[in-house]
Amino acid sequence: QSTVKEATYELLRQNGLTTIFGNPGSNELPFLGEMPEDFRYVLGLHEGVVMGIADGYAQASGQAAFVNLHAASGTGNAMGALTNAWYSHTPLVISAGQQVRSTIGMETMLANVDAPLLPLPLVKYSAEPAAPTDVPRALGQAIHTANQNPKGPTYVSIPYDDWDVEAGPVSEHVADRMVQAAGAPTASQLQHLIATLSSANSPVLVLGPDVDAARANTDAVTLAEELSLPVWVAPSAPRCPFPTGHTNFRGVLPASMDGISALLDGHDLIVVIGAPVFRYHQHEPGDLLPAGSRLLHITCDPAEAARAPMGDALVADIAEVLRLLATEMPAAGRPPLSRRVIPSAPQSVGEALAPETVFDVINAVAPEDAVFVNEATSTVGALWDRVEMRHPGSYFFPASGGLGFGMPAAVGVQLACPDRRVIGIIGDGSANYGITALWTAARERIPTVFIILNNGTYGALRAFATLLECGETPGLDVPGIDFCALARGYGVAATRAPTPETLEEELTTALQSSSPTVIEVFTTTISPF
Ligand SMILES: Cc1ncc(Cn2c(C)c(CCOP(=O)(O)OP(=O)(O)O)sc2=O)c(N)n1
Ligand SMILES: [Ca+2]
Repeated sequence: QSTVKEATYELLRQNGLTTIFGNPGSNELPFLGEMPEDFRYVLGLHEGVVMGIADGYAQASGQAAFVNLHAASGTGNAMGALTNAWYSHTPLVISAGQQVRSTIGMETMLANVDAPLLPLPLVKYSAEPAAPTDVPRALGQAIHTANQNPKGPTYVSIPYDDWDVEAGPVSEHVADRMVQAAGAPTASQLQHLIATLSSANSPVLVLGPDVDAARANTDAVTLAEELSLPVWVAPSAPRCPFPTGHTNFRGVLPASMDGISALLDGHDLIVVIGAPVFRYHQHEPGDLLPAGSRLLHITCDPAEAARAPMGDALVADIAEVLRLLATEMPAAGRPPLSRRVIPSAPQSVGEALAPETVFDVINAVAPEDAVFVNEATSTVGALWDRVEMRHPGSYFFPASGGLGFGMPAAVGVQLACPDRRVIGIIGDGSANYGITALWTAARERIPTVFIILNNGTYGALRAFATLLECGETPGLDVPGIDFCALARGYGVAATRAPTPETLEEELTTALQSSSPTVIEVFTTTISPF
């Protein structure tokens, strides 16, 4: 007869969840003790870092990731990271240790009171099983819920005296289950899509993160070329769904109603695939759609379809829809488009390099299949303009803008993709939210390269303070942080690059190293608007 612990490890093994991303407390030790040989534990020094590493790992691998956190305090520390994982549809199975079952009501030390309420609304499923024998089945429900479209985080709180209880007959079936979903459009839905696209005079394609998550980028290219139409990336982009050097690529839409309508004016059909409609950020009220335009939304998420303020929507499997459109769409016969022109970089000022210059150097040195994890918030547009991204899984940004994702996710992505080089591009402000990820990178010998853009300020907030006409605003400067000293303190080699030439040398060296590196660059501050 298996124990709950043995049944749980077998369930995790059968579902490929043999890496545990975690930070332990006493509640978790009975589960972790004597961990089976075929499991790996990746320790993060703060639960936000644990979640960021797991999020990056899951998004880059395309598989769910298993997380083990400490009770309420560990879950609370993870909530910021959950805001990102929720909106990036990241499949995470989060377990949290709970006090001994019979003492929870007394609110003993480390009791996670009303545990399933704590992570809401940022998980798809949240439970504390009513009996020890239900733990394996509840974890199975968490795994299969996390993996169903729209994928997302799930949470199970487990009292630590459950583990050595006999699992009982139910658990024998739980590990063997396979849960799959269909999602192709019906023949008539497909025909309607094709007819709508064919009859449009000037259609435009807007692609979102779920196209990249479905690895459907190549089918999106085929469709764009068949229709010879411009391709934009949906605003507040957490992933890159289309090769940015393609002649049809036009950039990332601004995250404002007025900005989007102005840019798409003249297109009689706007087709949005794999993104919410839309993730506005700066509030610039305007027409939701340009005059004479209609919007067609294709999403894997019923909630995205239901809450959109305009357009028609089809909920379906993104990979299937794009595969069918790429193969069935007749050519539109329109002339081919020409590649957009990017202006040259401005002059650098003394030791502070223009971010555009930094990105031009990164673009020149990085391998053609490099992966960029970005968390420098005032230079997002400049990065998209100057750093070419060619393949699926080439770009990750916190999907809710919740900082503390960048450095941990850059570790998780590199762990998931040992054959590609991962470059974290991190603002000096953002770096502080997840900087202990450097310790995990050093200890696990994960060779992420972190480039820290140090402009001594929260640049994006300075721009927002101006946009929102806030006047003089406190709390926007972060001067005097020595990231090289901090990096070395966590065991990571670090160097400063005062010129484009030294940045080129240092980045080339770092990309050949088998251990992580921090490169600090002083930059000027630019506005994202
Ligand atoms: C967890 C968390 N805290 C605070 C913020 C607010 N915030 C902050 C603090 C930003 C500035 C980040 O500064 P940076 O140095 O990383 O990058 P830039 O200087 O390029 O803006 S952007 C932004 O939305 C946030 N998004 N997430
Ligand atoms: Ca900054």
